[in-house]
This record gives sequence, C-alpha cells and structure tokens, in this order.
Amino acid sequence: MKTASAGPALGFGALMRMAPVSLAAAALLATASAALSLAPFWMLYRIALELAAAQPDVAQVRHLALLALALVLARWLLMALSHGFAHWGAFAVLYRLRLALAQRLLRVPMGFFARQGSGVLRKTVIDDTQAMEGFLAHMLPDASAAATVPLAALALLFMADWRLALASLVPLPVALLFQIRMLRGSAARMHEWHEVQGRIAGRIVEYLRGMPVVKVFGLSARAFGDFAQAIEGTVHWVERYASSSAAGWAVFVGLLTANLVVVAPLAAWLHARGEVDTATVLLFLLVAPAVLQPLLRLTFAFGEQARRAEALLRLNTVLQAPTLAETPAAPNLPVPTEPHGIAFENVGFSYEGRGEYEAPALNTLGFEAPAGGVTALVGPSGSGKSTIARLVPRLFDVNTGCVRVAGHDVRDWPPDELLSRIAIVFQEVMLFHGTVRDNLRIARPDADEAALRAAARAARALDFIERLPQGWETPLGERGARLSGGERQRLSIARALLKDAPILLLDEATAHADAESEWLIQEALAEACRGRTVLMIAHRLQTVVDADHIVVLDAGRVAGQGRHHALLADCPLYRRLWDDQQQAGDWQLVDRRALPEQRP
Ligand SMILES: Nc1ncnc2c1ncn2[C@@H]1O[C@H](COP(=O)(O)OP(=O)(O)OP(=O)(O)O)[C@@H](O)[C@H]1O
Repeated sequence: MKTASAGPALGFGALMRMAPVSLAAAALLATASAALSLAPFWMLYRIALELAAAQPDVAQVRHLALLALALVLARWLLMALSHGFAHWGAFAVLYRLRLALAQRLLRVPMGFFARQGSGVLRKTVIDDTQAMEGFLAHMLPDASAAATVPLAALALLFMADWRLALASLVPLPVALLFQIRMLRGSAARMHEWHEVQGRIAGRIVEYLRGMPVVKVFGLSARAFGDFAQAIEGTVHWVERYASSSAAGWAVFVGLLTANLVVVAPLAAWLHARGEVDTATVLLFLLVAPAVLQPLLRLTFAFGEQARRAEALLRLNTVLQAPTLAETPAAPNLPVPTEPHGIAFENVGFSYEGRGEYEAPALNTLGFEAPAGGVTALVGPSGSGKSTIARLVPRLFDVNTGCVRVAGHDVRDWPPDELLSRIAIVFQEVMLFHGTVRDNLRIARPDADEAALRAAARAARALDFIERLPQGWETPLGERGARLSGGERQRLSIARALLKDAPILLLDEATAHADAESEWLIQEALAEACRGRTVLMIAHRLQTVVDADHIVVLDAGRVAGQGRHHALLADCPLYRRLWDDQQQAGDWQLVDRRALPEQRP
C-alpha cells in the first residue's frame, strides 16, 4: 500500500514545547519556591547568632522573625502558582496530544486499526496521554524542586561551615553505588511488570465479555480459575520483586535520610573544641537532612521514567503511523462539481496480512457507476462487494489501478473534500454517546432544527424519534435508549440525507428487518437515493431488479454487468444467484405456511 512518510518521533522535549510558556513558568516558580524553602532556616540561624551575642538586638530579632514568616508565605505563593501553571500547561499538552492522535488516526489506513487492536489504541489515547499529563503536572515541578533543594541547602551550609557541609555529603557516594546496582535491570523488570499487567487485563476482559457464554455453558469454575491464576501470578511476581530488592532499597533510603549520623557527632565535637558556635550546630541539625533527602524523590521520578518511556513509545506508534498517501497534485486539483460518477479501473487490492498464495480481494476489476444512478453490487459472499465500497472513501487504498470519482483519482482529491461528497449507510449502524439530535448532527454540525426534522421525516424516523421518552434529547450510545435494528437504520439514513452528499454508499440492510420496518426502510432509502450516485451492496436480488446498473462479482473480478433482464440472459452466475434466491424465497413461504399445521 502506498503510504506517506512519518514525521519525527515525539520526545519529552517536544512534549514540553507544546506548552512552553506555562511549563517553563511552572519549573522556574517551583525552583524559586524550593530555594525559598530554606531561607527561613537561614533566618533562624541569624536569630540564634543574634540571641547568642553579648547584647542581643531585640528589634533585629523581631525583624528577622517577620522576614522568615514573609519568606514562608512567599514560598507557599510561589508553590501554588507553580502548580497552577503546571496543571494549565499539562492540560494544554493533553489536549494537543489527543487532538494530534485523533487527527493521525483519521488519516491512517484501516489496516492499522486491525494491526494495533482497539484495546491498545484505547490505552494509548486515554491512559498514555494521561500519563504524560500527570508527568508534566506533578513530576516536572517536583523534580525541579527536588533538584534545587540539595543545591540551595549545600550553598547555605558551605556559607556556614565548609567541614560540616562536606560531612553532610558523606553517605552520598555509597548511596549512589547502591542506586546504580538497583537501577540495573529496572527497564527489563518494568517490561515484565507490564506483561503481567497485560495478562491480567486480558483475562479480566475475557471473563467479563464472555460472561453470557460462561453462564450458559456453566464454565464459571474454569473461567474464574484462569482469572484467579492470572492474579496469583501477579502476587508471586510482586513477592519475588519485593524480596530481591528490599535489602538494597532499605540501605539506600537509610543512607539518604541519615547524614545526621555523621554531621551531628562532628558538629558536637567541633562545638566542644570551640570551633563552631551553637547557631551553626542548630543550622546543620535543621538543614543537613535537606541535602540528600530530596534525592529520594528524584529516584522515584526516575523510577517512573521507564513506564513513561513505554507510554511515549506507544504514542509514537500512532503519531508516526504512515498515513494514506496524498499525491503532490492534490492541493492543485480543481475541486470537481457535478456529476459524480464513480469508476474502478483495473483495480487490484489485497488486505494486509493475507498470505502470499491467497487470492487478492479484488483483481483487475473495472466498472463504472454512472452519475445520478443506482449501481448495485451483487455476488456470492466474499466476492468483494464491501471491499469496493471501502475503496471509494479511501478507508483503504488500491494496490494497483485506480478508483475515480468525478473523473479524478481519489488519491488526487483533498481528503476532506472527497469525504464531504460521500454519505454512507452501512448495515452496522454506529450510534455515538450523545442525544438523538447530536447523533444526527454528526453529519452536518451546523444543521438547524428545520433541516434536522426534514431529514428525519424523509428517513421515516420522525415518528419514532418523537415517541422516544425524551424525544430529540433522548441519550443514545452504549447506555442510551435501545433502538430496534430498523430504527437505527432509519437514523443512519436520516444522517445521510442531512449530509446531502452527491454520492451514497449503501449496504442493503433490510434482510433481517420485520415486514413493517422493511417497508419503512425501503421508503427511506428511495428518498435517500433520489438524485444521487448510489453504489449499493445488494444481498437480495429482488431489490436490484430496477437498478440502473448491476455489477456481478465473483472472487474479486467482474463476472458480468448490465441491467437485470440482460444479466439473466447473459450472465450464468447472476442467473444462478437469482434462481437460488427464488428457491430460498419459495422455501421460506412453504415453510411458513407449513408451520401452523405442525403445531400440536
Ligand atoms: N478486514 C479484512 N481483512 C482481511 N481480509 C478481509 C477483510 N475484509 C474482507 N476480507 C476478505 O476479502 C475478501 C472480500 O471480502 P468482502 O467483505 O469485500 O466480500 P463481500 O462480497 O462483501 O462479502 P459478504 O457478502 O459476505 O459481506 C474475502 O476473501 C474476505 O475474507
């Protein structure tokens, strides 16, 4: 498949550049707030010095105490501002990231979705973007502060006494050695953890999705057993991890929080020798822990890094997914007006992942769907009818040959222009979360009330919409109102009518509707087809008898084309399909009539 090249990979730097001003402000404010957090200790030190003087200056002490209080307040203010900016920036990044993902997903071929799986894509769009937002909103200010405090504390301590300042650093080299040993292999462990989590998630989804089968076939013990086994696996993994890393972790944490073990005796000794005063000892007892403790927070931040790197990898898989190719001619194409005939010229197409020796879905296929007429696609199951319909709006691109709309290769059309000319009514009607009105407006967001009602009336949907508990405001979608198959179809036709596009792709969907619903759907479809170029996937030949053009497909090739009577005479496959369906119809009639007599 011809695809466009991917852009550069997105890194953490690029993420931050999505909201540079607020994130830089957040980091700077967090740094300033962290530095200020030590200032009150300096004031305390100066107060202690003042109090220890032969004649303490009480006014100076009061002044220093007030200054300390003001600095504490200033620190809180800066911290609050930093958090505000960080959240502001992180949400901006979240928004842009999700928008970029949505835009990319619109432009990738459908094969990408099959390859990735909807579970992984859901995780990428929801969880991974959320992870990036969390990182920027919390970790960025935290890490800036955690890096600043030790430096500011050290500067303060060196100003007071360089020997004690050096002593406060003594545990650092040993702690770092332990840290390096612990970090070795952490990426592999994180990967293992994700695999364990993935297994558990898979079992849970399987268990919940398969609940009807589990209940009906009485599989609860086995299904629940698998589920429990997956959870036990996680518990074992955590136990193994905890027991292998507990000792190293305890030493590391102990060393980082225990520099007073070195500083305090040394300070006492120097004090006894008269080399440092009481104020300095006090300063060291208060500030020395701040030299190393924040490194613990930095360690947590880096520990999360492996998880974030995996999330970033998944985000890049989508953001860099090759999109359907747009030929360089695209922007210059004079946008065609009517008529919008469709032509397939020598088209060859295979779905990705099909074996080398499997036949392509479409093979040297050619036909024309005349502008303003109804062209029906008929043929046995798997002959390529749906595939043809997917190639017109470029859900996939051809491998060879070309598909033309209004005389132009679909790859030369600006993609949005092309899609704006096509309305689709498929068997599987997708209803989105939102009201009936929202679901119709998807086709034309600026449609006014009159247009909505007109489309619904023409699609024979107005009556049932108005009978719904909340009428146009009734929520639909997963937890919304339950509509019958026929009602969903008519909503989908109303959408197509509202869009008022010159081309209609139609997957005939009346096969399973009851008689009344079928009649209404047929009326609605007749309305939708009027004045448009229609490409209709037909499953029952009775519905194509009056079509302007019929294309008979067989294993991805055209086996015949023309009008109904001509095909009956000239195309053996069409004749066979017709006879088979007539017989099936007779069988159904006979069978139905026979039913009452069979009752006891
Ligand atoms: N998403 C897909 N991935 C891989 N192969 C596919 C996919 N969709 C269809 N095929 C294959 O392509 C060929 C043509 O299928 P297509 O769905 O176009 O036929 P159809 O005539 O519409 O069939 P039906 O009447 O049963 O819907 C078949 O061999 C089918 O197995």
